[in-house]
Parts: sequence; C-alpha cells; structure tokens
Amino acid sequence: MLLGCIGDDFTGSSDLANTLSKQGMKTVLYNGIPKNATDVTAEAAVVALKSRSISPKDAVGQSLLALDWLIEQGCEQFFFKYCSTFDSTREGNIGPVIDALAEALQVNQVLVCPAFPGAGRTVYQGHLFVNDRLLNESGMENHPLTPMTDPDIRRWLGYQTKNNVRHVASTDILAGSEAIKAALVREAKAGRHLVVLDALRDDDLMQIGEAANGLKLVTGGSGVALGLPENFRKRGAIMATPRSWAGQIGKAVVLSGSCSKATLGQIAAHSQNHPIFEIEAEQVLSGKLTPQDVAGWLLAADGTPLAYSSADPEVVKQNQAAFGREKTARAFEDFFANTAQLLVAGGIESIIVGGGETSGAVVEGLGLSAMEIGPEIAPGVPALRCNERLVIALKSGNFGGADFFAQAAAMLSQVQS
Ligand SMILES: Nc1ncnc2c1ncn2[C@@H]1O[C@H](COP(=O)(O)OP(=O)(O)OP(=O)(O)O)[C@@H](O)[C@H]1O
Ligand SMILES: O=C(O)[C@@H](O)C(=O)CO
Repeated sequence: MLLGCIGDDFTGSSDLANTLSKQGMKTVLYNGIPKNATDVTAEAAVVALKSRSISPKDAVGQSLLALDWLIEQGCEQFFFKYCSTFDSTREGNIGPVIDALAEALQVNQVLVCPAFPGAGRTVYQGHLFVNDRLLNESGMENHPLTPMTDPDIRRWLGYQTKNNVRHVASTDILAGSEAIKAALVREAKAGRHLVVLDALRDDDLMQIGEAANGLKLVTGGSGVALGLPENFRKRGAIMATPRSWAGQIGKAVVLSGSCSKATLGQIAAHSQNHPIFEIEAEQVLSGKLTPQDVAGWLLAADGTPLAYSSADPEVVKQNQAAFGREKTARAFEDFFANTAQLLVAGGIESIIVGGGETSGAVVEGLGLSAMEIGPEIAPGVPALRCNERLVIALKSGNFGGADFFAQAAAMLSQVQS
C-alpha cells in the first residue's frame, strides 16, 4: 500500500476514494480501522472516521490510531481529508489533528488545501469561496454543527493549531510545480508550520500534487489528492486498475439528514416524481414516530422513496433551541441508523444517504466494514459496493445537481459499466 488516508467523515472519505480511484489508484474505503483481513492488492486505503464534530482530544486519538494502522500497511505518504468547506469550529479539531499527525510523522511542513474546483470550492489569497460567494456567505454560515463564519482559512486554522500558519499564494501556484516547490522551500524556514495553498483550477491541484511528491503529509479536500497518484504512476508503482461496476436491481431508497441548501433543493426536485416523507424533530424526540414507521413507509412506497429530516436553517435553530444541538443530532442519526437496519432486513439492496454525519451513522448502524469504489454519480460522489447484497451512495450535503437522488438510484441499479 502506497497512500494512506484518514477521512474525518464518511461522505468526505468516499469523495477522496472516488478521486484516487478515478486517477487510477486501486482504492479501498474502510469504515474505521478494519478488524478483518484487508485487500492486500489495494494501492491506497481511506480510513473513514466520524470525527468531524467530536472533541480535538478524541479526534486526535482516533486519527493517530488510524495512522498507526496505515503505517503498518507500509504506506509511504499520508493524507488527512477534511471538508472542502473546512467544516470545523474555532475550537475545532482540524488543526489539532494535523499537529498530531505532523508530530507523529516528524514532518515540519504540512500542506493545507481545501479547494475542490469541480464542486465550486476555490482558495484565493487564503480565502475559501463556494462558487462566487465567500464561504461565510455561501449558506455554510448556517450549518447545524459547524457554522462557518470566517472565510479566511489561515485565520480559522490559526485558532486551532499550535504551529505557525503560512501561505503560498496563487502567484506561485499559477507558475507551476517548480515555483510551488521553491515557495515551499522558502516557507520551510518557518519551523514546523502548516501552509495554506491557493488553488483555483484542477490544473493548480495537479501542479501542487507534483510538488507534493515525497512530502509525507498532505491535507485537504479531495481536490489536492488529484495529482498524487501521478507521482506513483511515474515510477511504475501503480497498476492503473480499471473500475468495473455491477449494481443491484431493485428499489433504491433515500435517507437524508443533510440540511444544506443543495440537499433541500434536491428533495424538492425529487418530490416532483417520487414519494417523500418528512421526519420531524418533535416526533422523533417524543418517540411518536419510530424507525419502524419510516422503514415500513419506505418499503411500501413506489418509485425511489425518500425520508428526510432535512430542514431550513430556521427550523434547525428552533429544534436545537428546544432540544439541544447535540441531542437533536444524536436522535436523528440514531433514527436513520435504525431505519437503515430495518430497510436492509426488509430486503432493500440500494440505499442513498444525504449528509456526512448522517452517512456515518448509517454506515456504522449497518456495520459495514470495507467498500469497493464504483463509478462516479456526481463530482465527489461514487457508487459504493459494501457486500454482495448491498450498494450505497453517500452524498455530501452540498454535492450533486438537482436530480441527484434519481441519478444515484439509476447508477446503483446499473448492471454493467
Ligand atoms: N430537522 C433537523 N433539525 C436539527 N438538526 C437536524 C435536522 N435534520 C438533521 N439534523 C442534523 O444536522 C446534521 C446534518 O449534518 P450532515 O453532515 O448529515 O449533513 P450536511 O452537513 O449537510 O452534510 P456534509 O457534512 O456532508 O456537508 C446531522 O447531525 C443531523 O442529525
Ligand atoms: O470535501 C467535501 O466537501 C466533502 O467530501 C465532504 O467532506 C463532505 O462531508
């Protein structure tokens, strides 16, 4: 195994696995550190944690255990994947996890680049944009768990890390890999530091990837992983395994806990042609609505039925005020995990999940351990095979076009590609 990756949530990890697999690396996605035998032919492994919203201490502990396992597998380069919208709080764990990984690997310079131009996220002058809006005006300022109120990644990371934060701006990035290498050498005088990199285009990320050849620790969104497989390919270390896919015929069902703008639009679009069911906080927390009720409805409904707790920021705020932020999130996540278990027990073989935390809860609830990477449904979202009876898609909140859920259902049932 060459490249060892740690992802701080499930949709993000599947996004990264998709990028590496598209770039020709044989990649396996694991739900946490695998307990059973693993695929020894894999060239990259992504260990998906559910650590995005947990305390720095716990996130560091889990990430270091994952790192130990990846080191044992013989990996020579390591990647820490967080969200392309840098989802974290001021006291968040991205900085502490990077610090701990850098210390464990004894590296003095760590690349930080959340950019994912394919999904509209770019970094310019250290500021993160979502399409043409600064991060804090993109809707991300209303995120239920990690409201992003500052677009300056250097400043936000500065709150979290004990190391220096430096910056390589687009003037160097646009000049190509040699200029980027020279800028990194220049910054290396800063002692142990995290260096935020501007990136506007996939080509910038390819150049950064080339400059990252031999660097032990790279961190970011899936975009900055684009150029890493090429370094291994150039020295003949990867086999360029083609992706093949055979989905599951039969009804797909959708579970969505994502409250992002994009998901809300996708649910509205899906409701035009498919049945949808709203799961309300009060009903879940009072026990008036059970996972059995929702699974029963999904099993009986036609088309690609969708059950959702996804709600507007105002409703989310009201629920959090009434029941507590953590308690509401936990209640919904347990609810979705139990519903997914009942769906599989009821014979469902294709599940589409909206939202990173929600996906983590479902994957853990189903006890899935390793996933093969199938074809891309939308940028950042691959079809995944979990076992011979189950295929899934895990959609990050803001990913996918308006008809994502129908597209995913079609891909999950596609027989051959
Ligand atoms: N109606 C609601 N009221 C309050 N909280 C909710 C509601 N519905 C869902 N939640 C919680 O909001 C969080 C949504 O996070 P999740 O990561 O699943 O989606 P997302 O943030 O849109 O996706 P991503 O992290 O992939 O961008 C979950 O913890 C979920 O339980
Ligand atoms: O980077 C992203 O935006 C996604 O892969 C993600 O992390 C979703 O939770």
